[in-house]
Amino acid sequence: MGCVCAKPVPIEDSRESPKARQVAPSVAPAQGIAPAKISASAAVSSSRREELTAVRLTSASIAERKQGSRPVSLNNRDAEMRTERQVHPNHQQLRLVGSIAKAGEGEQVAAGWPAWLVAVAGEAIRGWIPRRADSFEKLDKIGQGTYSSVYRARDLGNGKIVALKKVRFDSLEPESVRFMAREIHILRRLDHPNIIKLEGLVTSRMSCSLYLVFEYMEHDLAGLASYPGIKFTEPQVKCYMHQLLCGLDHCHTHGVLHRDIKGSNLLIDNNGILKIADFGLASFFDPEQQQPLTSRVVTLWYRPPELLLGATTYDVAVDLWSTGCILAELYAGKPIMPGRTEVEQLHKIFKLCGSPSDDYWKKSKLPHATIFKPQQPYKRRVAETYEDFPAPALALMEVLLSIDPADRGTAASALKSEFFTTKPLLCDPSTLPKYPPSKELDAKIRDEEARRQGAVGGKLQRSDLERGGLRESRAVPAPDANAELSVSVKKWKNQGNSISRSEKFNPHQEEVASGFPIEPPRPTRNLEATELSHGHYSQKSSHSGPLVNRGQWATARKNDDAALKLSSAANLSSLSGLVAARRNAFLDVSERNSSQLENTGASGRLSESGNERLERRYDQLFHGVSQRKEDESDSYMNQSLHPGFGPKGNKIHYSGPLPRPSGNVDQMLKDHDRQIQEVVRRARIDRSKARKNQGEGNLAGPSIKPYNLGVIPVYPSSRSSVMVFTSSRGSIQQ
Ligand SMILES: Nc1ncnc2c1ncn2[C@@H]1O[C@H](COP(=O)(O)OP(=O)(O)OP(=O)(O)O)[C@@H](O)[C@H]1O
Repeated sequence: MGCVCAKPVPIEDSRESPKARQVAPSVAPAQGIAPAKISASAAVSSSRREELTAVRLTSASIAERKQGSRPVSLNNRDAEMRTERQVHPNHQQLRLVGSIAKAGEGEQVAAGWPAWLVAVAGEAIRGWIPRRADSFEKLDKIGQGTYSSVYRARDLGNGKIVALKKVRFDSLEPESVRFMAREIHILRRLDHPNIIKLEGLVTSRMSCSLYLVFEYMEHDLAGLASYPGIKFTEPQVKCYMHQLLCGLDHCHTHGVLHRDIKGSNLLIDNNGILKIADFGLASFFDPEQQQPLTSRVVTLWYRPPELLLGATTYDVAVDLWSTGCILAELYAGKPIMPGRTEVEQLHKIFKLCGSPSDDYWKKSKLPHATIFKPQQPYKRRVAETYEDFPAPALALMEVLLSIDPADRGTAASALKSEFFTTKPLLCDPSTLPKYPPSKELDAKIRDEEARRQGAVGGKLQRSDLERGGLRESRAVPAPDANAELSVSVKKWKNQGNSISRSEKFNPHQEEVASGFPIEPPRPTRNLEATELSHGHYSQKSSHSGPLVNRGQWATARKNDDAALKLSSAANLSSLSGLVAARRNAFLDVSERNSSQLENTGASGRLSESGNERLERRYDQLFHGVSQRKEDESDSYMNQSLHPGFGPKGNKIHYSGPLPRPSGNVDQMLKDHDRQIQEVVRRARIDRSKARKNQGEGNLAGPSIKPYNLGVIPVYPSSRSSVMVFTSSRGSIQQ
C-alpha cells in the first residue's frame, strides 16, 4: 500500500457511525492493480520540503506584516508561536501529519488522479493508480442505472472482458464526489465470492468523469427471471438464495448495509455464481452505536415498512426484507408487491403481511406512524396467499417478511433455516443451465419493443403483454433514493446560471474528456438502447415540432431519470408515474427556456412566476388525462393516505407532514373526477387550437408538443410510476 497517510476525509455518509469507521478493516488492495508508487519516505521527505516552504512563507508573511498597517514584531510573533506550542504540545506532530496528508494528495495527483477526487476522496483511492481510458475498448452498453451507465469492454492489457460502470456525479460538487466515493470505499472493504469485485478505476488528471472497472457478469437476476421461457427449479432458487445470503452476511458482518437489494443488482455469471452489485446506496453501520440514516433508500418494491414509515435508525433487517421479496418473487415468477407510490407500497405490505401490532407502533415511534396507522388492523395473509409454495420456503418468507424488523433474524440465521436443509437441496452453481446474456436492460428493451409494436399495431392491453411473457421487469429505484445527493442536486438546480443539467452531463463531452472514442450507434442493438447510450439532451430543444420522434422520447426519458432525482414538487395524487415523469420532463425542458426553480423555503413550492405557471399549464393539459382512481382494493389508501386534493380539487403541494384526512373523501374523489373531465375537455380544445395554429403556420404556440399524448406509445403503469412520491414532504428524512 502506498502513501503513509491520506487526508482524513470523511467520505461516508456523515451520519455513519464513527465507530464503524474505526472497526473497519483496512482497505483491501485491489487485484490486478499496481499500487501507487508512493512510498512513506517519499511522502515524509516531501512533507519536509513543504515544512521548509511553510517556514519560508511564515517569515515572508511576518515581514509583510511588519511593513503593513498593523506592525507585528517578531517578538510578538514568537510569543504567539510559543503560546501555540503550549496549547498544543504535540503541534509539531499535527503539523507533520497535515503536511504529510498534503504531500499524500500531491503524490496522488502526481500518480494521475484528478485533483477534485483527491481533495475529497483520497481515502477511497488510497494505494491505487488510475487506469487509462485508452487501455480499454468499449464494446456495448449493458446496463442503465439511475446514476450510471454500464458498458461491456475489453481490457486491452490482457484481453479480459470487463464491465465499466460510468458513474454520474458532479466533480465540482464535493458532496457529490464524496457520495460516489463511498461506493468505491465500501466495495474495497468487501472481499467475498458473492460480492462484485471492484478491479480498478478509470480516470485521468484532466478528466471529470470516472469509470469503475468490474469483473464482467453475463446476467442479472431480474433479466433472467423475466426472460421468456426461463423457469427456475427449486434447487436453483435455493442455490441463488444461498449465495445471496452468504454475500449479505459478509456485508453485514463487515459493517455494511446494502440498502438496495433487488433482482437487477444481483449479477450472475455463466458459471451460476451470484454476486451482489451496486453499492451506490450502501452505507456503513455500527450495530452497537446506531446513528441516524436516511429512510429514503431501497427500491420501492423491496422497501421495508419501517423505511416507508420514516425510520432513521435501522439495521440489517432492511436488507433481509428485500431478500424476502426476492425469495417470494423467485417462486411467484413476478414481483410480489409492485407498488407505484410509497403509499400504495405500504398498503400492499399491510394487505399481505398485516399491519403492525399496537406494541410495534408504540415501541417503534416511527415518524409517519400517526398518518399511516390504519383505523382497523390488517390481517397477515402470507401463508394463504402463497399456499402453493413449499412449506420451508414459506416459513423462511414468513420470517424475512416480518413487519417488525426485530423478527427478521439475520442472514446467518436464514442460512441455517430448514429451507436449505430440506430436499430438494440446493444445486451446485456449475450445474445450472447456461443462458444467453440477459440483463434487466435487455428485458426492458424487449418489453419496450413489444409495446412499441403493440402501440403501432393497435391498442396494446396489459394482458397482452403478460400473455406474451412480458411483464414489468424493472423496479424503479428508490425515489430520490440518493437522498444525500439530492441536496447538492438541488443546489445545481438553483445555481443562477443558464447551464442545464443536461449540458453538465452531456455524455459526448464526458466521453471525449475521459479519452474514450465516441462510437457511432451500433446497428446490432436496438435503437432505443443506442439513444440511451449515446443520446444527449438537446441543448436547443425544439418545442415546435408537431410530433414526438423517438429521439425526443428518449430525451424525455433521460430527463425523467434526472427528474427522479430532482423532483422537488411531486404531488401526492395518484397520477400515473408516466405522467408524473412527463410532467417533470416537461418542467425540466421548459426550465431551460424560462425561469429557474426557486425553492421558497419551508413550503417547498415553486416560485409563483415561471415554473409555477409551467406547472399549472402542464397540470391543466395532462393531469387529468392519465389520472385514474386507485383500484377498489386501494380505497383505504385513497381515503387515509391520499389527501392530495383540496375540496375544490385543487392540487396541494405538501412539503411538511401529511395532514390528517378530512374524512369527506367520497366528495373529494367526485370533485376530482369532475375536474379530470373538465381538464380533458380543455386539453382537447387546446390541442385542436394548437393544430389549427400549426395549420396557419403559427409555430409560436405553447411549448407542449413534445408531450403530445396522442403519439406517445401506450405504456402500462411502469418504471417511472414511483416518481409520484419523490415528494418534498418535509417529514421524509434527508
Ligand atoms: N459487473 C457487471 N457486469 C455486467 N453487468 C453489470 C455489471 N455491473 C452492472 N451491470 C449491469 O448494469 C446495471 C446497472 O448497474 P448498477 O445497478 O450498478 O447501476 P446503478 O446506476 O446503481 O443502478 P440502479 O439505478 O438500479 O441503482 C445492472 O442492473 C446490470 O444489469
